[in-house]
Amino acid sequence: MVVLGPNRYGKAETRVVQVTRHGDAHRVKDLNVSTTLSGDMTEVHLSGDNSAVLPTDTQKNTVYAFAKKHGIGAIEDFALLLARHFVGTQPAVRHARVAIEEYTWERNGSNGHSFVRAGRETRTCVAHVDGSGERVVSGLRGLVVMNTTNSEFRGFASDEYTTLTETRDRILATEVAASWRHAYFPTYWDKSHETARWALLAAFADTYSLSLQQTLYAMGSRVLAECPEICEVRLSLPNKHHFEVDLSHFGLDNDGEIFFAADRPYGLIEGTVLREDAPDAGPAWE
Ligand SMILES: O=c1[nH]c(=O)c2[nH]c(=O)[nH]c2[nH]1
Repeated sequence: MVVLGPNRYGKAETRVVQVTRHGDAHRVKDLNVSTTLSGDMTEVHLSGDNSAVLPTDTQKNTVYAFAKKHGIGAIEDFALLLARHFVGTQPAVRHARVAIEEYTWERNGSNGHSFVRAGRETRTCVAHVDGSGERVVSGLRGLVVMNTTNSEFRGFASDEYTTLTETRDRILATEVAASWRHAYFPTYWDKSHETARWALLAAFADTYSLSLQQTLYAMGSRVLAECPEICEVRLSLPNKHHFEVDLSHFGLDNDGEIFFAADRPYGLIEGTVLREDAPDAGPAWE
């Protein structure tokens, strides 16, 4: 005897670009939207009855139609709009999850229509709408930062395999992936995102680091201090190691000037910082 377990379906990675034109002053929104629906979908799996299935093709079309009808503002607003629509209009759909990535374009030159992609930083959000309410996790990834001093790593545990030497001055570099959960929705998602991003950067710059773990906690704590609407922050920080190169073979000193930037392996430091009274997360992180 077998039974159908949890299931969901949707259209992954619908790429939508909106160009808004005010004369020659154009504005670009560039998104990657993934919609995922679940609910009363037993029959499609067991008997092939598709009557409850809103095609993934329709979900894709809805993304484009809503971009035109409602415009694309903050990605959280767009994600909630789509999720509410699917749950509100399809009787069989009990739960909608909409995940969006946003790629940022900056102006290139003095005209209003030339753009350059702004590095590899990506803004992210995931919105859930179901019978128990609405939940939003916002975030970013690809935010690459480096401190060229004010970082130590010493006093660590050791065993017969330990070769790492203690350091009182090293480069600390990472590529921040952060996501944060909201206790309540802010009035302006863009402002909230800007403040959280600023808090991450400020804490990274200001913390005299004894380990990347300690820096992670400082970064998460700063977001919670600056953003009352946020109740939980999750961080994934690869430790982008920089090794001082031994130049003594060439009769040269190396006093913290020439480094080898290794790309792998890398330490991967991950952690969550949350308020003690954070409300129940529900499906927010799924
Ligand atoms: O900040 C660090 N945390 C670690 O856990 C670790 N482990 C390591 O080898 N280097 C570092 N650096």
